[in-house]
Amino acid sequence: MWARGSDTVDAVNRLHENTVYLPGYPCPPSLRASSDLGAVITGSELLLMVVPTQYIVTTLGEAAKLLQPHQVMVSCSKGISLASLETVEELLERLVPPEFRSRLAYLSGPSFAAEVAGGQPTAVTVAAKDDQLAARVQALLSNPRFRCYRSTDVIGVELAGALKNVLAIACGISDGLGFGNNARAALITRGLYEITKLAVARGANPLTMSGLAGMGDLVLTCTGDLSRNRTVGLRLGRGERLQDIQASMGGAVAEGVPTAVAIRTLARKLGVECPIMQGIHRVIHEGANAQEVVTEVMSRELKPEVAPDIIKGVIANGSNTNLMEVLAAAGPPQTPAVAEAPPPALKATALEGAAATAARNPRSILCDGGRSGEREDGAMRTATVAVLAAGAGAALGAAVVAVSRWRR
Ligand SMILES: NC(=O)C1=CN([C@@H]2O[C@H](COP(=O)(O)OP(=O)(O)OC[C@H]3O[C@@H](n4cnc5c(N)ncnc54)[C@H](O)[C@@H]3O)[C@@H](O)[C@H]2O)C=CC1
Ligand SMILES: O=C(CO)COP(=O)(O)O
Repeated sequence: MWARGSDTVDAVNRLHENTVYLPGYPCPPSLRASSDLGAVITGSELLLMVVPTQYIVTTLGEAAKLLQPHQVMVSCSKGISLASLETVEELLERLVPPEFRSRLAYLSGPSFAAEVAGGQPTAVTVAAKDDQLAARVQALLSNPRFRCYRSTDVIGVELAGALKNVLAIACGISDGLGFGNNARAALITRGLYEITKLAVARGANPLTMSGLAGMGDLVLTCTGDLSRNRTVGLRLGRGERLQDIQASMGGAVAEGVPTAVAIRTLARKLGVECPIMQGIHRVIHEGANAQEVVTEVMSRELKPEVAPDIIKGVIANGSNTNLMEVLAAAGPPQTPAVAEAPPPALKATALEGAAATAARNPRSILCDGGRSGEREDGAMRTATVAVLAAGAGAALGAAVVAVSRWRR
């Protein structure tokens, strides 16, 4: 193992424990640490590269030229370069000798280091452009406690792993502000949509986003308190300053902090709308008030859940023929009902229809009285809202009514 600091090298060699970055988890006695990068690179067949993204170029630098085609390098870093907006794949392909490019693989997925070190069951994705290389790394790294799946969608796996860190900060902020489970679930879901849009725009397979590197790692880091990114968000939400939080982390990294900057620029370049990620950038890097950003993001123009241009992107980039056929047959998504609110003249008819439906179902409750609508040429066009609900779901209806009153 190569380590930058002599204290880490000493701790691993003498105490057989990484007391600096992973205390409490013994290392195998056969593991030797060294700060001689050249010697570690030339003496190994399979190299795991786990340097934080912003330091890859300065750390690997000239040593990358030592890599030989009989070796394999697997990157486990999750980020985007702030300096160049490159993914780790693009950084490494630039640094290594041309004949080594086909020897690069990427490991990503829900895998807190402490749980892996503690032997907890873990599943991850190993991606390489060459399926045979991915299969070889998969076989080498898998064991009954660590199961690797393989993929050839390198850009998808890379972007999913990098972008989930920004969303983990967002979920931390939400929880730190005292928002509830609904807010966290909305952030995860709409965040995954933003990740998917960006990744598809870069040529990723959309199905990768529902896999271990996408949904898997997103759920882990947005909900698991072992996440450094989520912890940074929690502390921000409770009112601490980013500089103070980072200064107290003992050198540990939260990749989402620089990735939030990189992704804002990348999203603009790709022309992809990412309101949540942009909002997070404003909170952590521009000092915006998190409560106000949440209100702004929630009050944006109402829109379909899935934009028609995403469907086109899926069709262009998806490798699953069946999915493409299904999506093509489905056509563009329907505009949500609120945009189709009936004009005032239809008010009575809409209410009568709802009441008739309620009468047919003895378990339903008709909660009337709210009015909702959309703003049109400066005037509010309204329609009666009738909420049909049974049990706890009725509370949702009440909330919808309250929101529509507030909007007016
Ligand atoms: N810790 C985890 O659970 C997981 C981390 N990763 C990824 O692994 C990568 C590394 O993260 P961790 O090992 O967790 O880091 P860490 O937060 O445990 O430790 C910080 C690391 O950054 C290095 N570092 C600090 N300043 C540096 C500099 N100027 N130049 C070079 N290196 C410097 C330190 O030597 C140390 O190795 C990140 O991209 C992270 O997203 C991926 C999966 C799981
Ligand atoms: O990527 C991780 C687990 O899969 C680690 O997340 P954090 O960097 O937020 O701790």
